[in-house]
Amino acid sequence: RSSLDKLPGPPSGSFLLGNAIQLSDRRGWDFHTSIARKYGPVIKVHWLFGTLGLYIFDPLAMSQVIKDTAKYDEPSWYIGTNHMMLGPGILSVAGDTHKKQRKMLTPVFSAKHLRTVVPIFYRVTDKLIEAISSRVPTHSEGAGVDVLGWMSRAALELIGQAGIGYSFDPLTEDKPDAYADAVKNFAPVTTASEILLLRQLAPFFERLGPAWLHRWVMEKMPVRNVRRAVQITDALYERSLEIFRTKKAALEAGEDTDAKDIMSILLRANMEASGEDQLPEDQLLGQMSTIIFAAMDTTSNAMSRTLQLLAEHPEVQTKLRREIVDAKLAAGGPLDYDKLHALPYLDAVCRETLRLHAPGPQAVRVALEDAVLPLSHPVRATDGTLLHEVAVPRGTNIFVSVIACNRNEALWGPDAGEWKPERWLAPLPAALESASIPGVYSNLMTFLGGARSCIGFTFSQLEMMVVLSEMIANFTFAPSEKPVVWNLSGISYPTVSTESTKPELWLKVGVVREG
Ligand code: HEM
Repeated sequence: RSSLDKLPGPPSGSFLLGNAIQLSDRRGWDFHTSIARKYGPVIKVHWLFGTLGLYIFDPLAMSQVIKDTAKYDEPSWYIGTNHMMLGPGILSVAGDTHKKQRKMLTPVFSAKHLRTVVPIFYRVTDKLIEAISSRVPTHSEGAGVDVLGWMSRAALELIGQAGIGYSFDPLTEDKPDAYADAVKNFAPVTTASEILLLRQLAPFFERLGPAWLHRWVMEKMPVRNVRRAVQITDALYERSLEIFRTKKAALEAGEDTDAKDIMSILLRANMEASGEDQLPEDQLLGQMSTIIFAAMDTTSNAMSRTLQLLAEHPEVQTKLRREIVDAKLAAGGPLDYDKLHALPYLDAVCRETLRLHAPGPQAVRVALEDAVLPLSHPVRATDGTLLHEVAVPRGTNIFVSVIACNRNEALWGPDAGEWKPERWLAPLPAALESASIPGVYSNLMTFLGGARSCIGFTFSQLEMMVVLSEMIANFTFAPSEKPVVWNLSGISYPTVSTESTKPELWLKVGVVREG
C-alpha cells in the first residue's frame, strides 16, 4: 500500500510497465492531455514493476519539487545515463558539484555578456539568409525547404561560435556532419520510450563490472537505439575533446585572451578561481557537449515550430513582418539588443509558441526522502475526502508536466489550447497572476524554475529574436504538401509521418518582394 493510493489517476497500462509507455511514447500527446483534463493537477500514475509515481501541475506542488533540492532532485538513472553520454557536465551532476558548476556558468549567461554576442548572432544569421536565398527562386510562389534542417544548422553554428568559440558549419555547403547529426539525434534516441525504460536499469548496470564491459554489452544489445546512443556518445566526445584541447592550448599560450565565447570565459574563470571553486578538467570538458545539446535542439525546434505556426496563420505572419520591417527601417539597419526586445508582437509570438508548445513537455524528479507535498488547491481523493497535501514516499518518480501547466484552462482561460499571440498584448488572466507559477519565464514552466532552471533561457530568447526577425523580414512561409507530425520526446521533434524517425519540417519558402 502507498500514501499515493487514494489519488486520482489512470488505470495501469500493464503490471510491468505501468503507464510508462503512455507517458513517454512519441504519440503520447493525447494521453497527457486526457489525464490532465480528467484527473486534475495531482495525479497518481503507475510506474515500473507495480510502483506508483506522481504527475503534477499544481503550482505549489511544482514549486516544492523543483526548488527544494534537498528533498527532490533528478533521479540517479537520469543523471547517471546523462553522465555516460555527455560526461560530467551540469546536466549530469547533483548536489554540491552541481552548485559549483552552476555558480561558475551563471555569469556567462548574463544580459551584460549577451549584449556582446549580438554581432556574432547577426554574422551567422546573415549566412543563413544568404544560404536559404540561394536555394529559393526569386520569382515563384516559393520552394519546399526543410526548415528544421536550416534552424538546426544555424542553432549549432550560433552556440558553436557564441558558446564555445568554434565554427561547426559555415552554412555554405550541404554536407553531413557527424557531430551535428549526433546532437540532433541525441534527444529522439535517448528519450525514445524503450531507451527511457532501459535507462532506469542504469544504476544496477553500472555496478556490473568496468566501463569497457558496459560498452561491450551496449554494442551487442539487439536494440537499435542503444547502439545509436553509443555512436552518438562517441561522436560528441571525440569532437568535444579536440575542441577543448585546442582552446586550452591557445589560452595557455596567451592567445585568445579576450575571446567572448562561453567556454573561453569559463576556462579563464577556472584558471583564476581559488582551489575549492576550481572545476577539474573532465567537468570543463563535460560542459561542451552538454551546453551544445541543451542549446541546439531546444531552440532550433522552437524556431521551426514558430515558423510552422506563422505559415499556418498568414495574418499573424503579415502583422509580424510589418512590425519588423518598420523597426528595421526606423533603425536604418539590423536591430540591436534593446530594439529587438522592444518589439511587442515578436515577443508575443515567441512567448505564445513557447507556452503552447514547450520544447520539453515534462521534467522528471525523484523524492530523495519521505516528504509532504503541499498543494495550492485541495484535491478530491478517490474515497471522496479532500487532500490538502500529499505524503510522498522516498524514491517516488515525479513528473512535472510543463505542457499541462502551460495549457491549464483554469489559469489561461477556455482558449488555453489555441495559439493566440494577441493574448500577450492584453493583461494576463487574474487567475494566472495569483497562481504563482514557479517558472523563471513569464508564468510559464517552459524553462522550469528553481536550482536546475534553464541557465540559457535569455540566450535562447535572443537567438529566437535575431533569427526569426531576419527570417520573417526576408522570406514568406506557407504550409508545404509534406505533413508535419510533432513527436513527444525529451525534446519534441517533427517528422513527416508517425513512422519516420528522421527529424525534418518542410515549409514552402518564398522571397519577400519589396513593398
Ligand atoms: C527554447 C529553448 C530552450 C528550452 C525550452 C530549454 C528548456 C530547459 C529546461 C526545461 C531545463 C531544465 C531541465 C530539467 O531540469 O529537467 C533546461 C536546463 C538547461 N538548459 Fe535550457 N532550454 C532552452 C535553451 C537553452 C539554451 C540556448 C542553453 C544554452 C545556451 C540552455 C542550457 C541549459 C542548461 C545548461 C541546462 C541545465 C541547467 C542545470 O541543470 O542547472 N538551454 N533547459
